Amino acid sequence: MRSRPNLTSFERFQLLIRKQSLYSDQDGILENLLRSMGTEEIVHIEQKEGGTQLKLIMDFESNGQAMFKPMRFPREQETLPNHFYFTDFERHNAEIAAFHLDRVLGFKRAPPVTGRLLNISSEIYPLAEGQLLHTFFVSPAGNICFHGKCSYYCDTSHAICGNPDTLEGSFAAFLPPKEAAARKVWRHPWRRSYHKRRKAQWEVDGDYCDLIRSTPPYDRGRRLLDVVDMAILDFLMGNMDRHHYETFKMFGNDTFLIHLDHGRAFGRSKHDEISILAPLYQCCIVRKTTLEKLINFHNGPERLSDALKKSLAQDPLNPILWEPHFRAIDRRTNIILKTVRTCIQQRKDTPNASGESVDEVIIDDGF
Ligand SMILES: Nc1ncnc2c1ncn2[C@@H]1O[C@H](COP(=O)(O)OP(=O)(O)OP(=O)(O)O)[C@@H](O)[C@H]1O
Ligand SMILES: [Mn+2]
Repeated sequence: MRSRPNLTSFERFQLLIRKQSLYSDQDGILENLLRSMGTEEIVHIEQKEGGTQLKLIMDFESNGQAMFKPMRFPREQETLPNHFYFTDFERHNAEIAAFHLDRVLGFKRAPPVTGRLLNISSEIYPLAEGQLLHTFFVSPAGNICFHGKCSYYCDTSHAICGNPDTLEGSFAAFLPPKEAAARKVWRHPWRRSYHKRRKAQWEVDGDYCDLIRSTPPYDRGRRLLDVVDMAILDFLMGNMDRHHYETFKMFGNDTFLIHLDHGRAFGRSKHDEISILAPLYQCCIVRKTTLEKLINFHNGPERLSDALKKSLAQDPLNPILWEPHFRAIDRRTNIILKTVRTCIQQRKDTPNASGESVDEVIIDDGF
């Protein structure tokens, strides 16, 4: 294809989305997009409607758009001990790190995200309108703050404050508008209960996967393997907040799951939440290429944490992750590999084992 210099990096990204992945490595398109989001002048700001915490839709001079999530806490602050996954604050650095982790694992299913340092006084306040504009104030410490309007954490005691007016945030490239590429929203089969006392069916039913694997679209094609890929990604970063997922309608059912919304990942570096792997250990299947990636990182010399760190070093806000999270990622890689080994052993131990136990667990579906 001939290069078309009149397209912006945002348009290029959107036009090149394929059935198999959100982007490819070719021609520096990704690098240009990340650079545009990190440097272009912002010309319009609007609050994103819906959702629980404050998000802003940022328009750039070139007409591109990004979803902005602000920094609330320093990198070392983790999920509060008495918070559930659904009351946890969102972390802008988790959005950045999740994009890089998804890319390093070769999935390319998360929209590109860059970090950026903003000046609230010159880049946000002059563009704020309506309800957002009315939430700006100067804190007792003399910092510029705002809180916007949303259904959680949008009040004076949860304000987003600059230092005194600089603010870090994450910018995620916008997917094409609904008119160009409509998306289907799916309820995640291993969705948590989002209730402080209730459990979901998959948490109490040992045969839950039998139900799912016989239910369309999980009964054929790549879908269940993609759910397991997503569980592996989520387990590595401790993301328990996967209630829904989306796909592009135009690609039908035989397409990747878009990895969206990672603001609650990387919240507990000392804790490995095994239940995130439920799709893996309940179904006992994993995509061959995904497993090979993990084995290669496990064998070295480059560990997954090294690859991630190298990738994150390109972000303007580097360092993105607190150091204990890197150790957690390598520790969790081992846990995933152990889980797969246990699956194979279980298959071998079943009375009517076919002798092909490995092929029943490790699926080569060509992706
Ligand atoms: N990069 C993007 N481009 C277009 N739409 C997006 C993008 N990222 C997210 N969205 C849409 O906005 C919705 C909210 O985004 P996100 O889930 O990140 O925020 P949230 O505050 O965690 O929302 P919720 O509370 O609903 O989970 C998503 O479900 C998705 O439909
Ligand atoms: Mn969310």
